[in-house]
Amino acid sequence: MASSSSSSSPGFSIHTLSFPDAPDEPCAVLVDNRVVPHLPVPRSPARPTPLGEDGTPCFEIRSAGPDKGLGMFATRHIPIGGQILVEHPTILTPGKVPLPPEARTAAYRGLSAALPQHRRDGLHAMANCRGPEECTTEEGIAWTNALDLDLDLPDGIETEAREYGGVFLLLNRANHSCGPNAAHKWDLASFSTTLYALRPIAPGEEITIIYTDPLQARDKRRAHLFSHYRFMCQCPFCTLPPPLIAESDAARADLRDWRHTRPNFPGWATDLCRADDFVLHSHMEALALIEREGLQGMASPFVREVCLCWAMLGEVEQFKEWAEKLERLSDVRDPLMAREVRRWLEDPPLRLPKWGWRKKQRMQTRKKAAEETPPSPEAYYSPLLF
Ligand SMILES: C[S@@+](CC[C@H](N)C(=O)[O-])C[C@H]1O[C@@H](n2cnc3c(N)ncnc32)[C@H](O)[C@@H]1O
Repeated sequence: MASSSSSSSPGFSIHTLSFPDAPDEPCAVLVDNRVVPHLPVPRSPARPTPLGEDGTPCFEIRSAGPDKGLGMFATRHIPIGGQILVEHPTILTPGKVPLPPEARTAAYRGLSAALPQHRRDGLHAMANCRGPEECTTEEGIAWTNALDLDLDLPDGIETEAREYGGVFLLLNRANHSCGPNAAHKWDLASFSTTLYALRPIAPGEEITIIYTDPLQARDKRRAHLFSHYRFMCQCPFCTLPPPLIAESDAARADLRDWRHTRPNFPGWATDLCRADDFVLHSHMEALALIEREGLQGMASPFVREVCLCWAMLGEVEQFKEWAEKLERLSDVRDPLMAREVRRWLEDPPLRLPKWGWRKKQRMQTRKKAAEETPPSPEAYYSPLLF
């Protein structure tokens, strides 16, 4: 990636980054000068967006209805964990630009001016939920679209200079749902974000992501979305009949605290007094709620522990079924986990150190009990009371 400084405002400067895998698609960066020496250099090219047999991606951008503007729609079946799109950002802006209005306007104008014409046109066609009385077009576009990107800045850099957001010409066409069917994962090494499916997506279905904390109650989610993005969420979870909204709010609150209030795997794993399905039962309940609320993005830790439960119980078939699910869920989000799961699957009893531990312990306890001489029936009752 080449980095060149093109102009600057006090305390901030503008750089353009170009990528070896997409030399015509540079990214313009507005950056706090304290961060300039730490601007990352990608170590690897981005993975290409997967194409189908006909050479087209698995999505299209088209109208999502009168109140939603454009949206992203599946053009063919996308499996769980399937990659939808891999993209570099067009602009990168700080979370806060504490400059006086004129300098701020100049900084944002300079940012779009640093792009080649076709990228600038693309940027200016993005949604902007802010009016001209509030900010420049470029800043409004950043507010409406920017996704948090972690630049892995060193600890010494102050908090207000650490937060950056990127605008993506395609990915940012994905609208919001409180039960999204897709999520995105930033990769600093290639300076790209991958959009992937959280559950199977049918052809024609809208591809949605989450813009707010999905575990908040519906009114709080809606208030946040309205104040930040200026729309009243009409997703299927926000438009349930009132009694079902109360149920959905309760389920989400339950899920938020689940791991602190319900049976936990590490405790169960060493405690033979607990039933063998103590954690399995509770995690299945959580996964059913996750499914009902469309929150598959938070399933992985539960699925991982379900796998480990089956491993400790030495149940090969159930273990494999859940490990395959975990592999699909982790493929983009946590490639190290996906690799580990693939290793588990090669030979579960050999690869998982605690394989069948609970089963063995139970068998030993039973064997020991059987070896002990049973007490005589008289020990249990006395035929005569006096
Ligand atoms: C990041 S953009 C999403 C793409 C946008 N629809 C477009 O035409 O480019 C965010 C804006 O899209 C609209 N939007 C996103 N999700 C929505 C939803 N669930 N309901 C209504 N409008 C939505 C809002 O206007 C929001 O400010």
